[in-house]
Amino acid sequence: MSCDRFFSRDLSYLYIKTARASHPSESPSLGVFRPNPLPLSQNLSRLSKKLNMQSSVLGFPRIGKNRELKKATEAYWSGKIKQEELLATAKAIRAEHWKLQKAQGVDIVASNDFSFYDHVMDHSFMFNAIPTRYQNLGLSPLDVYFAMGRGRQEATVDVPSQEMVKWFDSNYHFMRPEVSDSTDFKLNSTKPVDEFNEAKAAGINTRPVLLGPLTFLHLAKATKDSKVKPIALLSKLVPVYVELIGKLVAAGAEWIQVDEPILVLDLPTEILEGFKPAYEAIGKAGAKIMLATYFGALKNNVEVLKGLPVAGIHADLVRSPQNLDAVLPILSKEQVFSAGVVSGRNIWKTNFQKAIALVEKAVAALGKERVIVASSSSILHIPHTLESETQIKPEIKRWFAFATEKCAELAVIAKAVKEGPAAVRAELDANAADVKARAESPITNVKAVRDRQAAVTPAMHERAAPFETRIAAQQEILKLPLFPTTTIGSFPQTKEIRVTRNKFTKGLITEADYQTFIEKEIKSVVDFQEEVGLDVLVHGEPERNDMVQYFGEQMEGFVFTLNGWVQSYGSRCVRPPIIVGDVSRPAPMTVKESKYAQSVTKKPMKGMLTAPITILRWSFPRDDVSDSVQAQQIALALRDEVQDLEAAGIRVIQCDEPALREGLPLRTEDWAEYLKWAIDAFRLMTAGVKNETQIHSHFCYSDFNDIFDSILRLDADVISIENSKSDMKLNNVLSQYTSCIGPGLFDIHSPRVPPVTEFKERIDALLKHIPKERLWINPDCGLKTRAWPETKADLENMVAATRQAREQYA
Ligand code: MET
Ligand SMILES: [Zn+2]
Repeated sequence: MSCDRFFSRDLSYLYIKTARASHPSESPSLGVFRPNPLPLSQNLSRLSKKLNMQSSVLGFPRIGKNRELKKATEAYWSGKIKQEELLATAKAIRAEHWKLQKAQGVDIVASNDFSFYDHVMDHSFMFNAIPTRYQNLGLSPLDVYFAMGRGRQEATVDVPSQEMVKWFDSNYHFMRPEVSDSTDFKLNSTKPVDEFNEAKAAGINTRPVLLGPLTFLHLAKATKDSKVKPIALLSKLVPVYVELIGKLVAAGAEWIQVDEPILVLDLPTEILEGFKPAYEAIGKAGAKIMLATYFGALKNNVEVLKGLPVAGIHADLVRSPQNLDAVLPILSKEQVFSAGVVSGRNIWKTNFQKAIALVEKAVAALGKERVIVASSSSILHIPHTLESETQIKPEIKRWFAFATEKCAELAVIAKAVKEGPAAVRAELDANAADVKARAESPITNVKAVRDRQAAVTPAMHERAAPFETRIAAQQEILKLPLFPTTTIGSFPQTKEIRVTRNKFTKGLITEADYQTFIEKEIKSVVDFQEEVGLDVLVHGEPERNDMVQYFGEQMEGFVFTLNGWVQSYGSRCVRPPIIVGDVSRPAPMTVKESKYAQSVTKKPMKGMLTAPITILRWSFPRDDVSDSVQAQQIALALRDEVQDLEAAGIRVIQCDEPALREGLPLRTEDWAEYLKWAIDAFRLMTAGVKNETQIHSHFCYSDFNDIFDSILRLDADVISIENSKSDMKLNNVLSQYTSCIGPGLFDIHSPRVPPVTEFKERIDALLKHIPKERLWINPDCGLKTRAWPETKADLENMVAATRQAREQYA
């Protein structure tokens, strides 16, 4: 049921202003709205006197110390609280975060970094880039906004959400803006102004942050019915920025942070050429613009920054210390440099000595008045505070700094440069001791692990024989029918499973009782698969909380947080494991369950493992050794697991690598190197088995078209790959795949059950691209989020269609 009728419509947090409702006196025209009395240069010199080694945070996590925002938002969605309560919670969270940052000593604090769902979507909404499907649904503005983020299904309304896309190479996801020739860009909400005023009322003068117009349009796509290139709309969009910045200036904002993270990507000329006209217009709006880039190296893109009428430039010196040498020479005499020396992306304590050296280099070139000490990016990507992590051993905890602690670090670094090291001697000494302790800790350098890495040979990455030989040997043993059917691993994680696992974790039931429970679950999932008539069975993964955490908890080198949540998308948060040391596997991790599952069926049981890149990408990685070294350590640990499964009689082993695609570097010139070590890690994990053992791999969550040749290079015997949602768009590359392949036949995210005819049509379509002896039949991904009734119906229909196909194509 819709709860809209309960909401008062005059709450203006996400205030939609219709064209007619706007006051004539408020309607701005380009460049004349609230003209700034001083020319920019004068503004800057006035400002320069005030600036002296200030510290700055580009944006703070929004979800709240204990995920208060998530809880309130979900309560609102389910009708448990009203809009007023949600807005009040959000307001309290913002105030708390501003005060917290100030209390830690941060000078420049952002506003408008808050979002109910996603900051990119906030801009779509604010600029009136609201696709027509969300309009005229009779929803409140806030519900229109949420419908864009999560879709809306009820009796009279059925709209899907906007497309969700990964935010650069982070684990945050944004909603992709949609624009067309008819998008009527205008100021649709006053969110940045409202939040600026809100902070001001709380006594805090903030620097509002906006996503820049080039980034907004580069990340946007044209609506289905429009052929427009989003960048062609730049001249229509920029006046809205000018109007908005004018309003912020009128409210008292002096500086505005405008984020253009796309400057670390390979960019087409038309995007690069847009910077000059856009910022020439924006520069006249009366504010001092801090143009912020982050997440990587600017490289040649630095050229477009030269001569832009902005008051400052921010660059990420954590991801790319070279940015310092790139940016310093292009700054004009008055421009300020914001040095991003404290990571917004990882949880490691900043090495003060290194950070201070970078800042001092900037100061030597520019003077203290023109340097700001900043977080490398928004610190959105880090958990709120280390304070709650009471269970992490103190000797490891001292290596970490979460969001709150990063704020304090910024203040110390700024003070060290401003007043000299003596002013913060105790902090510097403590930091140096922590850094040293980590470097010297036995867990960061385990001889056995390093020796094993040194002994890795090229031959360890090669299967004994080529695919054709292997598949024949496998078929001898497995005797699978044409079009073998299987699933991807997990079966519905019922409430009973989760409750029992929790009880076990809390010590409320014995290990023996838990084991009995898990075996009962496995047995019933195996029986179910036999009844449905699947060919290669799985044990269902009832013992796993999460496909990465489950393995991390059983390996050396990982630690886990109690409350280290970070926003993944919307209200969804994840709690990534932290890789703290060299990784190894003290004992088998999955053998007991797989062996038991195999013991209760004559059909082949598929062992189920998460592969190295996915474990690495879905954790916080170390920053003291490279990703490739970490991936190799994980691969060696998993290699042992693969061989133990084989020794235990498991003939088919699936190694899930859904994050392979998302690990791709931001710049294409870096792809080859990444793919080399990532593929090597997979091969190191899997290549030690006999020809008779069948290696499967699984891919989902991304569009794999552009790395399909790399998937081939994994040399797996069978791959399953998400396909159904993408309108079977993989079909064209499928024919290139030379091993067996199971493109997903149904979308596991939807409760909809495709009829047998639809399954059969999909199989027919796939057979146009894939030779029949190589086609496998399976869903898109694991079934753990589904309920049993639809799972049963889906699989029954899938098997029925397969049987028809077998008759037809035998
Ligand atoms: C995100 S991929 C998930 C694969 C895993 N084996 C599962 O079935 O849940
Ligand atoms: Zn999957």
